[in-house]
Order: sequence, then C-alpha cells, then structure tokens
Amino acid sequence: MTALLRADGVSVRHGGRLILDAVDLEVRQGEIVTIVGPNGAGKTTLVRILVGLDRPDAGQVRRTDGLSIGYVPQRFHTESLLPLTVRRLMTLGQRAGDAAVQAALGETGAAHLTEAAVQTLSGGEMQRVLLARALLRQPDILILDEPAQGVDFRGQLDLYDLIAGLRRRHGMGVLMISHDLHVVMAATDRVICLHHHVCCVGHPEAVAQDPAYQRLFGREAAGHVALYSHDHHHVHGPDGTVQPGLVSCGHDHSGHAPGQDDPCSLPSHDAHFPPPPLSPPSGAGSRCAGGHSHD
Ligand SMILES: Nc1ncnc2c1ncn2[C@@H]1O[C@H](COP(=O)(O)OP(=O)(O)OP(=O)(O)O)[C@@H](O)[C@H]1O
Repeated sequence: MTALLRADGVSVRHGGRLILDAVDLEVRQGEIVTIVGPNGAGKTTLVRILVGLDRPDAGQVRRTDGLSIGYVPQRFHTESLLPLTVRRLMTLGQRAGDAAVQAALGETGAAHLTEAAVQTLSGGEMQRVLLARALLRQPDILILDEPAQGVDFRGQLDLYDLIAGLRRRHGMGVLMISHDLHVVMAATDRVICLHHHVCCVGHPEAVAQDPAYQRLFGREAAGHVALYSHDHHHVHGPDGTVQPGLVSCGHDHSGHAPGQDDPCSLPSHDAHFPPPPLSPPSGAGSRCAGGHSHD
C-alpha cells in the first residue's frame, strides 16, 4: 500500500522543551490512523508539521508528489461581528463552483445548512461543514484535528461513521487526532499513542461489551466503539520526559474521568479485555522511539 505521508524522526523544541522526539509515522492510501495522547502531548504540533504549516527542528516529512491534503484544524475562529454564511465559508480562500459546494455539503449531510450563518451552527454542524470544506480540495488524505470536539456522544458516532464512509467512497487516507480516548472508532486501522514520542502503535481491539459502558451510552454504541488496549512499559515525568526503570503508565491523569477518557484506566486493563499484542513504533524494532524496551 502506498504511503501518502511519512514522518521520519521528526523532532521539535519550543522554548527549550522537547515537544516531539524523533517521531515516525506514516499514513497509507485508504487507511484511517488515529493519534491519541494527553493534553500537550504534541499532537497538533505534529499534525501542523505533517500538513506543512510548520517545520520540524530535525527529521523530515515526505509526501507523495502532488498530494492533496484536506485539513481541518482544531480551532476555526470566526469573527462573530462579521456575518458569514456556510456558502461563503466554503469558498473562503479557495475556488469552487456552486455545484461542487452543494455536492460536498450533501456528502457530509450539511446541505440544509448552506444559507445558515456560521456563528449559529452547533458543534456537530460546524464539523460537518468543515469536513465538506476540506472535501472541496478532492483530498488524497484528510487530516482532522479532533473532529469530534464539541460534539455529543451520539453525534461523535455519526461523525466517525461519516468519516469512514468518506474513506470508503473516495479511498483516501485519513489521519485523525482524538483526545477523547474512550472513543476510537471501530474503523480505525491503526492507533498511534503520542506523548512527545510515539509510545506505542496498535490496532483498535475488542468492541466494548462492558455492561456499564452500554448502560451509559446504549447498546448500539458498543458496535461502534473499539477499545484500544493501552499498556506502557515506561512512565513520563511531569514534563513528559521518559523516566527509566518504572513500569506503570505514569501519565498525568488529572482532568481525565476514570474509565472514561483516561487511556490508562480503560477497561482494556480488565480481565474482560485481554490486551492484544502491542506493536512497537514502526521502524523502531522492539524498542520505542523513547529508547525503552517494549518486550
Ligand atoms: N509555538 C509554540 N511555542 C511554544 N510552545 C508551544 C508552541 N506550540 C505548542 N507549544 C507547546 O507544545 C506542547 C504541545 O502542544 P500541542 O498543541 O501540540 O499539544 P496537543 O497534544 O495537541 O494538546 P491538546 O490535546 O491539548 O490539543 C504544549 O505544551 C504547547 O504549549
């Protein structure tokens, strides 16, 4: 399978802090890759480098010739004093005919919003419009920085279904950041856990069958949600640096609801969810990019 986009040894420092440490990553045609990681792990920094908005201090990014990227950033600011319709937003900074605009909005289920004021859109509606806007570029790869932000749980499932459908129809690659670690959709082919370095890479496993989970979100949710078994063999200090010699996860868990969005307290640690084998980060052999053993 063709690698559309590839990062080799990407490192970034900000103010003397190592934000990204020799990160390797690739996204192939037709696959969905999800980057997960705690706040401040460097996810957006990495994505901005992959898109070409920023440059790494070390390492390189390779893109296939003529690669068209449909990028939806984490934040999209609109000036609330300036009225802006969805139609206008769609063509802001890019050329597209009305038919193409309608087709793209139709594909993301947002055609009825064409004349709506952007400022009035709900979180889920806004994400659909931004996806449609990205589609106008006829992208080979969609890069989505937290596409489900501001979207309720039901809406998240719909949105992830939509993204999976786009991948299926267009055969594009998809790279997503998910901060809501408990929701990694079943269609995700590969999950990359980033905490300044690539902690681990693996396949989302085992649809959630936990009765408590189904009580919370409905039985249908279990069909959509895969839990990513998440098991680190090292710990991070408060600044994210790897602390050798310890075996628990050691991430900063503050701000996470236990068992909900904290990867390290997912039911995958339960007997119900025997952890599948973890792959080491690509290109790192049996050692991860942080230089510690995954055996
Ligand atoms: N231009 C910059 N100058 C200084 N520090 C920066 C800059 N950009 C990012 N950082 C810092 O790098 C770290 C990683 O930021 P980044 O936005 O990549 O994290 P993230 O994983 O996307 O976090 P979140 O999940 O909260 O969105 C943060 O501590 C941030 O403050």
